Amino acid sequence: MNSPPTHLMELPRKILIGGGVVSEVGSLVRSLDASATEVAIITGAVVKARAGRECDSSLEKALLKSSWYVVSDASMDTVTRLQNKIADKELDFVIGFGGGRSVDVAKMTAFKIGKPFLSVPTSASHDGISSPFVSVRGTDKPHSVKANTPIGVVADTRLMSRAPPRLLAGGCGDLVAKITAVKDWELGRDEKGEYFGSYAANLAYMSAKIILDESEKLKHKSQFSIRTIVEALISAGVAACIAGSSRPCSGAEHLFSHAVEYVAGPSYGLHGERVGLGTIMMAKLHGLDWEKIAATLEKVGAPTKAKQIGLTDEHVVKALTSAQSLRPDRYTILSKIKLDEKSAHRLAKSTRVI
Ligand SMILES: NC(=O)C1=CN([C@@H]2O[C@H](COP(=O)(O)OP(=O)(O)OC[C@H]3O[C@@H](n4cnc5c(N)ncnc54)[C@H](OP(=O)(O)O)[C@@H]3O)[C@@H](O)[C@H]2O)C=CC1
Ligand SMILES: O=C(CO)COP(=O)(O)O
Ligand SMILES: [Zn+2]
Repeated sequence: MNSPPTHLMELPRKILIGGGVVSEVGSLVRSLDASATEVAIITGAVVKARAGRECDSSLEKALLKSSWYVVSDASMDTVTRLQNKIADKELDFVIGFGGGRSVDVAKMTAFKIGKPFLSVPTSASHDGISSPFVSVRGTDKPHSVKANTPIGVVADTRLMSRAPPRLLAGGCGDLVAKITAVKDWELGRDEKGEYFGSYAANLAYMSAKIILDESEKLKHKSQFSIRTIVEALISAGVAACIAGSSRPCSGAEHLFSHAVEYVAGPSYGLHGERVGLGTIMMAKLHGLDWEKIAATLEKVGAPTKAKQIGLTDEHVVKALTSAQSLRPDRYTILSKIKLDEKSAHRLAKSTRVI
């Protein structure tokens, strides 16, 4: 048997979580680097208007100079523009403050200019908040690529509780996905001899299981529910750090989501919403209890039907039949069970996704 691959595991050093912790961003930066003087903050317009002042005053209190940049898309063009703007600054940190888009753009910009990255997510919508992976448009890949792990994470559950509820439900979709993602990884091990990290796989699986076990409580969207969901997302991101790839977190259900973006466009549903739909269908292909997954998603307010996010039957069938070709090197259930239009339609129909 081959020895496992070599990779450098980088994990976040400090994770601050709780209601109102956005007012401690400055002190966390200080605690990570006592001599820091200047930071760049990459954010979105809505988040800046809602919580920019609180974050800014925490930086001022910690005697940190800050420059703010507002982004409205997650593309390599935006990353390059930012890189040019901040290249001549003496920055100690780049901070991503906002939803997945802002966090990703900041993570990629920090990676490009070789500066430490601090993740300050304001929505509990996916596991990129603590992982080294970024999904930006304009790379040659439809899936995430590796940058650097955030050196710290500041997760303000109060700010998250004020985000649109869809984002939190999307986070649950990204979490239940780990059930099929881990199954796909096992398949890669069993059928292709791929390296399988049991620890990372178990960690990712656990973050899905908590959503399945506690969906009744989670539907109330209290600060406690948000805390559970964020911890599970952070933990899934850490599983990806340990695995050295997004393998424990992303399988055929993510391929379906990437394919939806490809065939229908990026504006159909949130990442976690699309992934949740994919999980229902891939669970059926794996012979798992897909009805339980659908019931869980429904309970937490995530879509279980394609039309809820504006997708037509044709979009779904096309995405199912093209998904695996977007990442041929990632062996999944769709490599083993090849879907044609007829079987894809049957799968989507039988799981009530269409
Ligand atoms: N790195 C990775 O591994 C992964 C990355 N992604 C990427 O993440 C992005 C999707 O992230 P997602 O968070 O779902 O969506 P967005 O980042 O697009 O955020 C959606 C909206 O919610 C707003 N928002 C965020 N937080 C709050 C808040 N507290 N209060 C009010 N409004 C808020 C944002 O405002 P504003 O206008 O201020 O931004 C934005 O308008 C995609 O680009 C996707 O590709 C997805 C999965 C994994
Ligand atoms: O969304 C992700 C993990 O939840 C990243 O997955 P991909 O590597 O498939 O883009
Ligand atoms: Zn995901």
